[in-house]
Amino acid sequence: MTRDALSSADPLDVAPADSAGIAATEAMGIALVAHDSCKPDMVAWALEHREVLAPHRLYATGTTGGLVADATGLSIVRFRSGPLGGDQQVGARIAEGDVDLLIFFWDALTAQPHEPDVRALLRLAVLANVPVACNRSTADLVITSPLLGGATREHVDTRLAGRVAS
Ligand SMILES: O=C(CO)COP(=O)(O)O
Repeated sequence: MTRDALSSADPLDVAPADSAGIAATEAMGIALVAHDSCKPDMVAWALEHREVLAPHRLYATGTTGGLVADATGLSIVRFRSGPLGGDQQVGARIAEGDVDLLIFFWDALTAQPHEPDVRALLRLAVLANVPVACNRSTADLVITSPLLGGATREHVDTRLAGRVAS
């Protein structure tokens, strides 16, 4: 099923995704974020896993989302650019429980003007027990994991529920 075919349907009413290891029976929220030097890597990764990503709800910071959408044709909910609040918007989706996986290729060599936002995004992902992949090899492992969408989803839900209740 293509992403376009899903756009008018219930986003959670999706058939099992693919043969690449994802055992999800419902769409997951996957957020894509990449700093400038890492954007070519993100585009290449998204192209490589295009069919895996297609059935899911995809979110991205502005520039990353534009580049990935142009290269892959995938439908992506694009937030503001990271330095203009996009990282915080992705973080808000994590806090709402909408994100099951964060692919965040951050630049390990260059200081970012919005470093507090980057840190806040990573903090929320860790707090909610959302799997986070910060480089391509980890992203490859995570996106092909049989745990994705099953066990990870339960952990996310449990963790968030516990936080809300306390
Ligand atoms: O800055 C970013 C993440 O911190 C990414 O933002 P863009 O995708 O808009 O470049």
